[in-house]
Formats: sequence, structure tokens, C-alpha cells
Amino acid sequence: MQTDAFGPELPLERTTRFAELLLPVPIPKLFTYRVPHILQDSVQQGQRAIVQFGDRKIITGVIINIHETPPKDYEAKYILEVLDHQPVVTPVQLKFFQWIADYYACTTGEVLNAALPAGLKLSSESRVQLHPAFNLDESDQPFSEKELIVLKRLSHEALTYTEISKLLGVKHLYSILKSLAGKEAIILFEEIKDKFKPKTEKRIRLQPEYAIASALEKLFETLASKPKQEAVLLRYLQEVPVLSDSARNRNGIAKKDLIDEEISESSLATLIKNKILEEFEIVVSRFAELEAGEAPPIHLSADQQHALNATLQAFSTHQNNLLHGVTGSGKTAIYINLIKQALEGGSQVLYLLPEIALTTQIVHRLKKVFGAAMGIYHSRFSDNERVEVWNGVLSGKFKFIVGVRSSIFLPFDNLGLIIIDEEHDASYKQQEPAPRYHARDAAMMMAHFQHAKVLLGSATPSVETFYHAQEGRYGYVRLDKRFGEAQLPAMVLADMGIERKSKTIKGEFSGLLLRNIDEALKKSEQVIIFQNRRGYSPVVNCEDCGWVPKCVNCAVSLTYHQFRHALVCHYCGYKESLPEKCPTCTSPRLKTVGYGTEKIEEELSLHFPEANVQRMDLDTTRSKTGYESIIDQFEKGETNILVGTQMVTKGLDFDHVSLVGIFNVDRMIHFPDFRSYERAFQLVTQVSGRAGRREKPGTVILQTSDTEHPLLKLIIEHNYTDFYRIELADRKQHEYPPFSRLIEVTLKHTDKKICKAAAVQLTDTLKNSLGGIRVMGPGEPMISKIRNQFLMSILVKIPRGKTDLQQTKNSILSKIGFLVKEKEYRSVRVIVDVDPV
Ligand SMILES: Nc1ncnc2c1ncn2[C@@H]1O[C@H](COP(=O)(O)OP(=O)(O)OP(=O)(O)O)[C@@H](O)[C@H]1O
Ligand SMILES: [Zn+2]
Repeated sequence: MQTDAFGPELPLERTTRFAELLLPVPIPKLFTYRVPHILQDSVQQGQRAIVQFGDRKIITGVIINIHETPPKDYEAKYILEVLDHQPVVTPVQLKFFQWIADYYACTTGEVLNAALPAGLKLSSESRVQLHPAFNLDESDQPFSEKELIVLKRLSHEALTYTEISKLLGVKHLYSILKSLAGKEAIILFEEIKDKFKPKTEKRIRLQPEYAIASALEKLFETLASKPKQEAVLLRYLQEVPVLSDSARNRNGIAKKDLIDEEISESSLATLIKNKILEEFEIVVSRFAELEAGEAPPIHLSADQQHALNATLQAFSTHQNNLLHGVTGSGKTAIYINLIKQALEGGSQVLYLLPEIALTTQIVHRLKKVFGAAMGIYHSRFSDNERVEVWNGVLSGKFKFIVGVRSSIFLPFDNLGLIIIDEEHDASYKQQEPAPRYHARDAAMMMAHFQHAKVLLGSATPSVETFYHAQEGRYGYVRLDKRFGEAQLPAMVLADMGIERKSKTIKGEFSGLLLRNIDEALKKSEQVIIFQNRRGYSPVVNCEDCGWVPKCVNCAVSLTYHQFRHALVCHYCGYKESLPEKCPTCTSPRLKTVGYGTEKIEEELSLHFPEANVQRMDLDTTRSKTGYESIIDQFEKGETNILVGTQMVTKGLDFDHVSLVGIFNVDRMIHFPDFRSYERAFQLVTQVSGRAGRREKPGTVILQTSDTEHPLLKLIIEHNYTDFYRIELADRKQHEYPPFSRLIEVTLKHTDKKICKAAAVQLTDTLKNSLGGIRVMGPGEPMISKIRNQFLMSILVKIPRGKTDLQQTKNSILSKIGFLVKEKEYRSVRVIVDVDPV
């Protein structure tokens, strides 16, 4: 027998249905809830439901299964509300979420949490408000004491679930809220449903009875003595030809476009009051409606046409395909062709980009071609905008999405093509928090589920991708020439050793680079300078005792930022002011060592006082439009020199860049990581690729103290093939990807000893249990403490194809499970990163 105090009169016999929900929590299971009788016939898989989770929390989950078996060991709670009429998560998405959880060793709940935009997730923080039509004094409904307490408070302010629960001192609010909602006193969940608020626009139009010539004439006669109102009307008629086009009048014009200094708002209000003009509201897209068809038709070059044909050919035999086209070869033109074809065939298309910085230019180019069918999805958008895209994909409004990695979670159900631009880019990998997925690899799995084709594009493919192409697993198309007359840039090494001896270095600028910048500026050409360190100086030290300021929370030295006049930790954000004297020896001789982008910007301004220098790095692009304005100014030629971190390296397409300067290549090459050569090759090739993309040839100057380094030789010859051959041999010898898969296990604890002991124990267990698999470590990672947590890491190398990958992962997870059950290790956090980059 069940007690349903607020359900409708119950027939004696009825079946009780249960729904299993996926909740956005890191617990590896589904949760069973009871379906209220009233919803029994309407619940569906993929709808969102609100449930109570734990004692106090209210959260939104997604319905996965519906059945009639009550849970064995607990009493199921009721679903509080079902939020959707139609599913908002598709079956194929659920399958995909499950795959991500299995592959990346996390819970499906964590995947759901990452996938749903916050606007689709109601939680304890959601609010309850009074019903707008409700008035306590006029109501003749009986209210309980508790209900009255809630209503009185709600008459002052909207409250969250948590607040109401505190106010009443009760845990279970459902019956009270349901009762109040039944009496139409509050809006229960309404706000939640409306957490996504469509954007509206106020518009003005002429009342239809005046939209005929005779009536309009009369109207002007009556307004003759009211010049201000007449002016409003005239302005409206200027914009909207009401007599010749009645449809235009029905649409009216935006109120904000009608009003300016010459038009008085009060006259407008009078005209509205007198029923001459009418004010109305429409729901508008948050994405300015984009005009399609502005783009000139693209005529592919013979090489591009050939590559396009080859790609289509490759699609007929392979799901995954690599378009290996040098920088400036015009890969985008080929993408556009393929996207058009896929859309015309009726399927959805996803275009992935690794970073927001890259979206600005590409989005502009694609917008012109695809207009309103194209949606854009990335984290700089507000939550409402993200919900709009989510719903737009569901409703079919957006058939084509351009976005960064999280767009693989959108509710596609009919994908035909996924383009993964700059596929080699490490930003496709999510680092923190779980799911630590690689959007490129996950997208390929999504394509598999939906029978879509994948095109990976890059001028510098990742070693793994190129390997698969070589092995015939991926289709492969190469485009070796730049579009039009453009040539690959000339690569020149600036020998810092020699320049140091001959004293031609100024600061850290080689004489060669300075001379070339000067020449470029004289010819009104633009310059890009790349340095992968932000801030002013990466290190400060005392010239007398050698003291270096360190972060109090992390094992790193602090970076000096001049514009904030502070020492900043790039790992935890800790900040302190630069001391006047050395705190250990009191010497005032503190000097900054090394060059960050800020210092380079400053010195360039000193060397070239006439030039307009701009900086693009994390510090200058925090705002939503930060990138856009910097790129825009550079595009327009208002900026002469652009200094930046890896943000300036890829995808950007400018007409007048003839020189690229690269600081400190040596540091990139010698970075202690098995991928450092690959990274250096890619970064340098990509940033070099920004030079000479049109008729004017480009030059790249690389500052190095090691001109004989074999990797530099390959880079300056644009020799990807030999780079790959040598790199692959090295990977094979050391059993790195693509010859193995890596799983990195990181342990964190505030006590170094505990962290280390746990890591040693886990390593031993793994070594004993994972027969035939190499377990390396434990060791301190390069940064051994972050945010007061000491870190230890273990690397598991799984030979490709030899072991059951899933079984190995499960085994690792279960050993971790045992470890953290031990008393002394209970507070150790263990992070599993599959395919770390
Ligand atoms: N068929 C074409 N017609 C006109 N312009 C073209 C054509 N193909 C390419 N371009 C122009 O050539 C330039 C380089 O093309 P694009 O940006 O697509 O290169 P890319 O291959 O993506 O290079 P990167 O890897 O460096 O990003 C762009 O300005 C583009 O507009
Ligand atoms: Zn820190």
C-alpha cells in the first residue's frame, strides 16, 4: 500500500511504475524513483526529472528506464516533477555518455554533468516564487501553518529549496510545495523551467487600420499640430513602407531602432496610448540572425578540387579520414564544400575547433555561407545561449554546429559529418574535472554510433593520427601547396650564441629579428611574435643571495606581472606584491629574469615607438569579446605587431603578415615530456604558417642557441615526413603511443608522506596485478605541489592490442577503490587520466 497524500483519487488496482534516473553525481549507478500516478503514461526515456537526492538536495536527472520492479533494499522516493514533454537527451547520446564513462574511467553521472548546460539542470539552488496572480489577503483557501510561513516569506522574495527547507526546519518539502502549487499560490518549478529565458525584443508597428493611404493622410492632418508625434510617425514610415508592403508593417521595427536623440520617447508613448502605433514583443534568437548568401561562391583550385574528390573517395571506404594540408592550403574551402553536401543530404554536421580564439575568424567565414542554420557553441556563451543551441539542435533549427570540445555532447541524432580542425591540438583534451575526455577521439566514437564520416584536418597531424593513416585505418588526403600564389615562408635561424659573442642582442631580441621587424614595418607589413609565456618575467631573483619568490601553495616560482604590479602563481592564482628588498638578505637588488609576453610587448614599444603593439594572451582575452577585438584590429591593420602565446599560433588567417618571430625554441624542444619534439614541431610550424599567406612572401625567424639541433633542421625544411619517421622510431623503442596506451594515475594529498606512501603501495599492487603491463613510478610530476596538495604520479603503459583495455582499467579502478578504503589513505584523492596529453 502506498500513501500518496496529494495524488488524485486512486483506483484500487494499479501498477506502480519506477524510473531509473541518471543523476549528475559521481556515483557509478542509476537511481530508482517512483513515478507519480499522474505521470505514469507520459514519462519517457530522455526526459528530465527533478528528484530529491540525499536528505536535502534537489537535482535534475535524466530518465533512462521505466519498469515495475521496486528496488530491493530501499523505499523509492517519488519523482517530484518531470520537466519536459519531449526527451531532451537522445538514445544515441545516452549510449555515447556510457562509452565516455567506460573509456575515460569515470561515472556516467560525471559525463551527464559535463554534458548538460547548467540551464538544463535544476538543483537545490533553484527558486520558488509566489504565483503572480496570488494574493494572500484575498485568497479563501485554507493554508496550514507551515504553508503560511512559506507564503509570507515568499511575498518578499523568491526562495531556493534549501532556504525553504531551512525556514521550516523540515527535510521533505514536496508535500508542502505540491499543496501550495495546487492552490495556485506558488509557482512550483516554473522558474526552473524558465531558468532558460528566451530573449525578447520590443517592437513597434503601425495599427493596421492606418496602413491604407486615405487613413494615413487623415492621420497626418490630425497630427499637424503635434510636430513631435509627427516626427515619430515619419521616422517609422521611412523605415517601413507600410503601403507597399503590409508584411513589413506586421513585423514593425525594433523599438530601440526607432528611438534616438531626435525622437522623443514620450511622443512615442502617446502614439501608442492613442492606438496609432502598437508595441509588441517577439522572441528573438540570441544569435543575431545571420544572413546567408553573402559569401562569394568558392572556386576551388585544381589542387583543392583534387583533394575534395580524394576525400569523397576516401569517405566511401573509411569512416575516419585525415586531410593533411599545409598551412594556408585552403582546407576551410574544402570543409565548406563537404558541409554543404552533408546538409543538402539532410544530415547534421559538427565542426570542432580546439579553442575559442580560433572560432572568431572561422565563424565569420562560415556564417556568410550557412547563415541561420548554423549554431555556435562554446563556454564564453552564457548559459541561456547554450540552452538555446541545445534546444535548437533538438528542434532542427540548427543543423550545423561550430564549437569547441563540449559540443560533442549536444543532442545530435542524425550526424552525417564531423570535421575536426587542427586535430593535433592538445586543447581537445579535457584536463579537469572528469570526464577527462579527448574530444577528437570521442567524436570519432560518436560518428561510429551515428554512421557519420569524420574529417580530421591539420597541417601538422598528431603522430597517432598520422600513424593510423599510414596503417590504412584512416583515409588519407594530402594537400601540399598553399592556395593561390602563396609560398611557404622562408625559415631562418637566429644564432643566439654568435649574437651574444658579437653583442648584437638587445634584451632577448637578436639583432637579426630586430632588423627584420624594422624592415617589415617600413614596408607597412605586419609582424607576429610568439612566446609561450605570459606575464612579464617568469622568475624574479635576488642578485646577492639568489632568493626566488615561490608560491605558498604550489611548488613553482611566481611570475611577475607588471600591469598588476604583482607576483602571480599561474597554477592557483595566488598573488603577492613584489617586495622592495629581498626578504632573506635585505638586498634591494631584485631583478626580473626571462621574458614573458608582457615584457616583449614593452620592449617592442621601446624599440619601435611608432608601431602599434598588441598582446594576445590569457590576460588580455578574459572578456567575452577579448579575442575578437584584438583579432579584428590586427585584421584591419590597426595593429602592426601582435605578441602572443600559443593563441596566435594556429588557424588565424591574415593578409599582411610577412614576418613571424619565435622566441626561445630551445625551451620547447627540451621540455621534459615524450611529446616535446612533436609539440615543438607543431607549434613552430603552425605559428610560422601565419606568415606569407598571400602574394607577399613570408619570413620566420627562430631564436636558438642550438642551431645544429636535428629537430630544427626538420622544422626549417618543412619536413613532416622525416620528422614523423624519426619520432615514430623513438616512440616504438620506448613503447609510447601509438604503440601503447597510457593511463596516468595521480595521487593528491596535503601530507607529502601520506601521498608518497599511498603511491608506493598502489604502484606495488598494480605491478603485481597487471601482469605483462608496464607500471612506471611512482614519481613526482614536474610540479610536485599544487594548491597545497602534494602530487605523485604513476604511469601505466598498455601495449596496443595485447590486452583487454577495459579489463585493465577496471582492475586499476578496483585497486584504487581498495586503497582509499584503507584508513590512512581515506583522504587521498586519486585521479585516473586515460590517454593523457
Ligand atoms: N578556393 C579558394 N578561393 C578563394 N580563396 C581561398 C580558396 N581557398 C583558400 N582561400 C583563401 O586562402 C587562405 C587560406 O585558407 P585557409 O585559412 O582555409 O587555410 P588552412 O588550410 O585552413 O590553413 P591553416 O592550417 O594555416 O589554418 C584564406 O584566406 C582563404 O580564404
Ligand atoms: Zn600557486
